[in-house]
Amino acid sequence: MRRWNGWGDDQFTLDLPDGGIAFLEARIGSATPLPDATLETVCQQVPASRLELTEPVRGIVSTDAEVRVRHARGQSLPDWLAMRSGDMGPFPDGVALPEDAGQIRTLLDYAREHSVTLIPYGGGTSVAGHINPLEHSGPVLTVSLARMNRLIDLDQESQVATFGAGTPGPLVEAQLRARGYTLGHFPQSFELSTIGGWVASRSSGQQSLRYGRIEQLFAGGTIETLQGTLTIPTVPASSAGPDVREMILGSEGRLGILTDVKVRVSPLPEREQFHVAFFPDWQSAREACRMLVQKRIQLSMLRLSNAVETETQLALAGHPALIGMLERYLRLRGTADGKCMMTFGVTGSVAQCKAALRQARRLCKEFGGIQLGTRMGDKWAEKRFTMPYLREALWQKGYAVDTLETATDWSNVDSLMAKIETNLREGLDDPNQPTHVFTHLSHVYGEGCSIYTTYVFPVADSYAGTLRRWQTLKHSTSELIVANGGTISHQHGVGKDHAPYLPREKGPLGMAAIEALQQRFDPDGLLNPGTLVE
Ligand SMILES: Cc1cc2nc3c(=O)[nH]c(=O)nc-3n(C[C@H](O)[C@H](O)[C@H](O)COP(=O)(O)OP(=O)(O)OC[C@H]3O[C@@H](n4cnc5c(N)ncnc54)[C@H](O)[C@@H]3O)c2cc1C
Repeated sequence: MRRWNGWGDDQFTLDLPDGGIAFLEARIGSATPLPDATLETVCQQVPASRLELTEPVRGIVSTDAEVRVRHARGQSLPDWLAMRSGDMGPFPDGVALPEDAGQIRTLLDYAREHSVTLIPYGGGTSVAGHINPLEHSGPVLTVSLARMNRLIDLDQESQVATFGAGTPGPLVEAQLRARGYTLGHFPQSFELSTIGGWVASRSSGQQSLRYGRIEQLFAGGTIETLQGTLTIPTVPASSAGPDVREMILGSEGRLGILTDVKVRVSPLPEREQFHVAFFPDWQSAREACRMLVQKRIQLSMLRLSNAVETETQLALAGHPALIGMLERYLRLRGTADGKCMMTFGVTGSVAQCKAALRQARRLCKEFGGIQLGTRMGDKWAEKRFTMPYLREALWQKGYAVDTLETATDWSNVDSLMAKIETNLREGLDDPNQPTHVFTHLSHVYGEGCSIYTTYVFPVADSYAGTLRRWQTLKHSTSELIVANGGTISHQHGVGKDHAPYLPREKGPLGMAAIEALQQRFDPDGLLNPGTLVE
């Protein structure tokens, strides 16, 4: 069963390897875990539902306390602290589980007639407060798309698939793979996030270099809105004015509820391999990375860890004997302290993979890269969707983990990364509150790349103190990002946590246009208020 207060399946745990805690203690000191609230105590706090349910809505809505608890928060660090402390904040008054677009229309009509707030809910994997009910609002009904989870149609000639908007990653791929296709969209939250959520929050998958972000994959679909049904037909490309698809991408549940999503799929590749190379320092690694993408070498993913992330990953990889051998080999080849690890993928026909690998190897060599073959790359692929479970293991030892991400042009990457890391390291302004900070570049483009920074810190002696540490770091770093040429989010979206920083990025006219669009679809502000636009 899904964990009610953390990530993933409660039957699965990922332990920290031997030496993992010693590594963290050496950097940020020891930590004392905070006590976890139980599901039972949290359920006892759930107030009576304020919904006046009438038929046919009554049949679609649950007001059960546990169901409401399980849909109250996402996966951000404040969400995590709320669930762990039991101080959950507001709960939805009910959770609707519609089975089709007709039932969603019924819910929209009910919301308008009874002034009920609706929060569309995909997999609830938001890390920016997208799906949390606001304090002091009227009745709130969360609309889970979980029952709309099927492949509805596959046009094999055009390679366009239609899915129910609530289909989660594993079901998207399983249903396509059974027919010889893949969507190729693999966010790290793949296990739980949904195709509708990906569109609504402009998600990016780990192999976006080959398959594109969700913006390139989203071909059209249907959105039920308070003003009627919006149908976006599929066409391969169009010069017919502004693109309605773009309006829905990143709309974060503010304009309507996606019911079916049409996506561009690809035949399953003949071959897929992930390789690892080590570079002697950041400058050579980053230049190799930029050249690989700007020379358009046909890789399917490219991820570059900076020196601290490389050191951390090797320390937390387990298998100390093997890692020791690797370190000795790299040192013999002149790559020791300050080394940076690059992971890259080749995907396609055997001939395409061979050609891309040959070109990538030649280029990496020019920048001093040492190639290690596929063994470490295979490990990365094997663990790529289970890494979020480490958060639980760290929490049990008293460490909180969060990530911050942005994207910027290549000419600004080093400067912005250094500023973000310095601010997270020094932002608490107290030597007794250290943070361990490391970064990778995960999504690369000709113009620039995303910067994805992880920070780990010991929890304070109370939940409130821990939340304050997070607020201080999150606020000052978000300010810094938008003031220094980064986007407030490359892939996690805006939600409520990033909404205060959006006006800086979009400007007054841009914000006015976004607000006017939201008003046009939802003049009474019934759909997911506070998300995207404050
Ligand atoms: C461990 C972890 C790893 C992550 N890794 C990545 C990553 O690699 N790449 C990435 O892009 N993101 C990542 N995320 C963030 C998150 O998974 C994405 O934002 C994802 O797209 C959210 O999908 P969801 O189905 O869970 O949506 P939810 O969290 O349920 O909702 C997100 C937003 O979309 C709206 N929404 C959802 N479904 C619909 C619908 N049918 N119609 C209208 N609006 C809807 C909601 O109202 C909300 O505003 C990660 C999150 C976690 C916790």
